[in-house]
Amino acid sequence: MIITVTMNPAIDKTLDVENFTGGAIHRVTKVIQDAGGKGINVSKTVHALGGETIATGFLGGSSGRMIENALDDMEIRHQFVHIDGETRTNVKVVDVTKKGFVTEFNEPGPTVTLRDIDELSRTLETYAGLSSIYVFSGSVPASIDKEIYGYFTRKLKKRQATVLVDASGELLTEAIKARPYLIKPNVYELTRYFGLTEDVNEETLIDLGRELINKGIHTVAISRGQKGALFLNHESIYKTDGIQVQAHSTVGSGDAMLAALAYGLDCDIPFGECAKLSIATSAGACTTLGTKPPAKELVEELVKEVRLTMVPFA
Ligand SMILES: Nc1ncnc2c1ncn2[C@@H]1O[C@H](COP(=O)(O)OP(=O)(O)OP(=O)(O)O)[C@@H](O)[C@H]1O
Ligand SMILES: O=P(O)(O)OC[C@@]1(O)O[C@H](CO)[C@@H](O)[C@@H]1O
Repeated sequence: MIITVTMNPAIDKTLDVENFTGGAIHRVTKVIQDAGGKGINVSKTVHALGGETIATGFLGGSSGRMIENALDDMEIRHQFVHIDGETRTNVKVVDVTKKGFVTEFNEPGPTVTLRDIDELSRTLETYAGLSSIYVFSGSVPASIDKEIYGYFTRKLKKRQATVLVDASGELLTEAIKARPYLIKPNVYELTRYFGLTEDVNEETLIDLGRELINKGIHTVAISRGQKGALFLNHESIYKTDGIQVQAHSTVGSGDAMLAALAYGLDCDIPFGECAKLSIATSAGACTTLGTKPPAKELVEELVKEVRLTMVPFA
């Protein structure tokens, strides 16, 4: 069972415009609303792949109710802590004249109290056990301490659970100290963690990934947008180039990748196959409107196109 934790969910409002320019008036050609936030997107994709998932985290106000209704419509189980504030709305502007070019406006999110966090903690513990896989992903509202993912990782690991984290900045730094089973940084998040700029070569990315493995993280998936990804654990390093798709919005592609990795772990899919599945799933997510997950049939087609190379240990 895959339990996703979204501490800062959002209604994703995706607007299609032509020739996006700051400071200009745009006539919106299409508007789409999705139940979003990184963990919720992971649940949507796990569900689309046929896996078992439950979405948790914090929801509030009418936006929170809309998200729960959307999850009900998709038949995705959920158990959110209801908070006093209003769940945020994030606006994504897709320039349809430039394939996949998206400008994002992400709100900070509502206040979450210590009592809300205690309630979430109790909810999470009810699912903890050897076969539970927790996914912590995305930002947290400003009222939540950046140690939160690290705190929950330690707590759930003590209950034999497997913890996956996708975060950036201080949230990621603190989570790494607790050694989650898997992390999925993109190049920006990874290089920032090491105090480097993004313009590093593949060899350096592999070295950075290995440094994290040596710190005690089992698996590191480094996503590289259109360029594909690198997958590392103690035994193997795999490299895959991205696959060509007709991208509409790349928003949520990282979540789809994480979802496939979680699903692969839950189903005991071998590491290399899991890497392929995650490339196909994330590329598939780029073709859908808004932050909708890719259909399983599309993923099954795309996976045939993924070429995996094993990188020898230096
Ligand atoms: N334009 C694209 N074409 C094909 N595949 C893509 C494209 N963009 C992203 N992907 C796939 O999605 C994966 C994740 O993308 P990326 O590295 O941008 O993650 P991310 O920064 O976490 O994404 P986000 O935060 O927008 O969800 C990539 O490794 C790749 O497999
Ligand atoms: O502000 P955060 O939590 O970092 O990111 C939030 C978000 O951009 O992430 C998802 C795409 O990955 C969207 O559904 C959502 O709006």
